[in-house]
Amino acid sequence: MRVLGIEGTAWAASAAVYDTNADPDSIFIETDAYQPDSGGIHPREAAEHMSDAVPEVVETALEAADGPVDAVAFSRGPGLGPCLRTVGTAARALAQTLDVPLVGVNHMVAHLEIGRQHSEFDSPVCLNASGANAHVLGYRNGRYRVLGETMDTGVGNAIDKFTRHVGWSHPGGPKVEEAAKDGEYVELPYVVKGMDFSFSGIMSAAKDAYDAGVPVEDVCYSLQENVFGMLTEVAERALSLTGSDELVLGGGVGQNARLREMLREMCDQRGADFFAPDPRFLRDNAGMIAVLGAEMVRAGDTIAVEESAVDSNFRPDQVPVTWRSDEESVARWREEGSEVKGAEATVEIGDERVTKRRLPKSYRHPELDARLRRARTVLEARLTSEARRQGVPTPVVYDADPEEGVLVFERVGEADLRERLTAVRVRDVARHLAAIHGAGFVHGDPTTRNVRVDGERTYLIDFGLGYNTDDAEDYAMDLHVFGQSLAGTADDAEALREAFEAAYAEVGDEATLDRLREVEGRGRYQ
Ligand SMILES: C[C@@H](O)[C@H](NC(=O)OP(=O)(O)OC[C@H]1O[C@@H](n2cnc3c(N)ncnc32)[C@H](O)[C@@H]1O)C(=O)O
Ligand SMILES: Nc1ncnc2c1ncn2[C@@H]1O[C@H](COP(=O)(O)OP(=O)(O)OP(=O)(O)O)[C@@H](O)[C@H]1O
Ligand SMILES: [Fe+2]
Repeated sequence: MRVLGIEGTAWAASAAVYDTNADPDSIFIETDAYQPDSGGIHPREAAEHMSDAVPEVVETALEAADGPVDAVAFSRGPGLGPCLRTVGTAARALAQTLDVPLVGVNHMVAHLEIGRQHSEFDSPVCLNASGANAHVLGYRNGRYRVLGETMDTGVGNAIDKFTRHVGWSHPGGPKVEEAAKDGEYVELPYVVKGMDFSFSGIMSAAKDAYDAGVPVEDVCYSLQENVFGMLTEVAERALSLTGSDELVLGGGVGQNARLREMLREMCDQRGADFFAPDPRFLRDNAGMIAVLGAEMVRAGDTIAVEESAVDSNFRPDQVPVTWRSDEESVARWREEGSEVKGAEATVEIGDERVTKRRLPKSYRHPELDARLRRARTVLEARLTSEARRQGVPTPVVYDADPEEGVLVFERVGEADLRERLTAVRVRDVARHLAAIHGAGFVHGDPTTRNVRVDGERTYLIDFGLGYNTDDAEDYAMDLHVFGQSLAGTADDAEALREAFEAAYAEVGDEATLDRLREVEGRGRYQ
C-alpha cells in the first residue's frame, strides 16, 4: 500500500508517499518551509504559503513514488486554523480526484508514533517537545493519555518568544542552541507540578535578565538547562509512575542536542532505553503523517469528506487509537524489592523505617541539581510533618539531612495506591488534599504512586514539590495532577475521578473546583 501524507499545520508545507513495503526510514519527504520576514509566524501569511507550496510539494512527492497511491492522509490538527483549512481543502480535493480514501491524522500523535515505530519499543512513554505543544504521553485503554503537559505555551514557542525579544529571526530554537555553547549558568525559575510544567515565569525572568545586561549566551545556556531539565524530569516522573523503561522523543525541539543528551543520560542512569528519530522526522514533516496514515488505513480508520473538518485544538487524547490493541499499556509495574527507584530518589525500605536519598542527577546542571535537592528535602520534611498536624496520615519524619538530600521516615502502608485503586481510597485522598489546602499548602505531586495504602487507610507521602500558597490555581493543580495520574494508571479512571472530585466538593473549597474546570478548559496552543 502507498499512502500520500500532507502536512501543513503551521510552517512546513510538506508531502511524502509512504510505501508499506519499503523501509519507513528511507521515505522521501518534500518540504517547503515558510519563513516570516519579521517576528513570529503570521497565520494568514503562513496559510498563503500553504496554498502556494502544498500543490508543488505534493506533485514532487507523487513523482518520486513508485506508483499510484491508495489513500491521502492529512494533518487535521492541532495547528493554526487558516493553515489547517487550506491544507484540508487540498487534501479533500486530492482524495476525490484520485478516488481514494481520506485519513485525518492528529499531528501530535503522528509526532510520537514515528518515534515508536522507528524504535520498535512496545509501549513507551512519549515526550512531545514541539513548537506549540509539550506533552508527556502513554498509551492505555485505547488512547494516548496525557500524563503531563505545559500549563501555558509550547516549549518551542516559549523559546521563540525570548529570541524575538532579543531581536533574533524566527525560529529561535537553533539560535539559542548555538549561543548556549559559550554560556555560563545563571539562576532562573524552574517550575514542575507533578508531571505538568509551566514556562511563563522562566521566560519573563530570561527577558528581564537580558534587559538587565546578563550576557545573552548565559541566558541562552541557562534557559536550556532549566527548560530541558524540566522536560527531562517530567519524562522521568512518567517512567517512574507507569513503570515503563522506554522513552521516545518527538517534535521540532527534539532536534536540540542538549535536550537529547539530557534524556539519554536520564534513561542511562535509571536503566531505561531511549530513542529519538532523525531530525527530519522530529520537525514537522509529512513522513510522519504518511506513516501513521498507513496504520490508520490498515485499521479501517478513514473518514468521509463531510466529516473531515479540521480542529485547531485537536488534543492527542481525543484520538481513538484504532491501530493498537486495547490490551497494550504503558503501565507495567513490577514487584519492587527492598530498594525502590522513584523518579527523584532511591528509597531503601527497612522493616520499620525507610531511607530516601535524592542522589545527584548527572543530566542536570550541578548548581541547579544541588539547589533542587536541598530545597525539596527541606520542604518534604517540613510539609510531611505539617500535614500530620492537620490530621492527614503521613509517615513520621525521623531525620533530615538537606545537604546530602537524605530523609528517614517511618515505613507506612502495604502498597502504593496505583496497585490498590478503589473509589473509597480515592475519596480519602480528596479529603487529605482538602485538609492541606485548608491549611494553606499544596502537595505538589499527588499521584497514585505517592499515596500508600493500608487496609482502607491512605497515607500521603513525597511532599518534595509542595509549598505554601493561598492561590486557588495551585490547589486546582493538585487535583489536576491526581486526575492525570489516574488516567495513566487506572482502568476506570473516569469513575474514580468523579468520586475524587465529588469527595473534594464535600469538604474542600468550591473555588478550587471552579478553577480546576478553568485550568482544564484552557486552550494550550498559544
Ligand atoms: C501544531 C504544529 O504546527 C506544531 N509544529 C511545530 O511546532 O513545529 P515543529 O517543527 O514540531 O517545531 C518547531 C519548533 O522547534 C524549535 N526548534 C527547532 N530546532 C531547534 C533546536 N535546535 N533547539 C531548540 N528548538 C528548536 C523551533 O524554534 C520551533 O519553535 C507542533 O507540533 O506543536
Ligand atoms: N514512608 C514510606 N513507607 C513505605 N514506603 C515508602 C515510603 N516512602 C516511600 N516509599 C516507597 O518508595 C516509593 C518512592 O518514594 P517517593 O515517592 O518518596 O520517591 P520519589 O523518588 O520522589 O518518587 P516519585 O517522584 O517517582 O513519586 C513510593 O512509591 C513507595 O512505594
Ligand atoms: Fe509539530
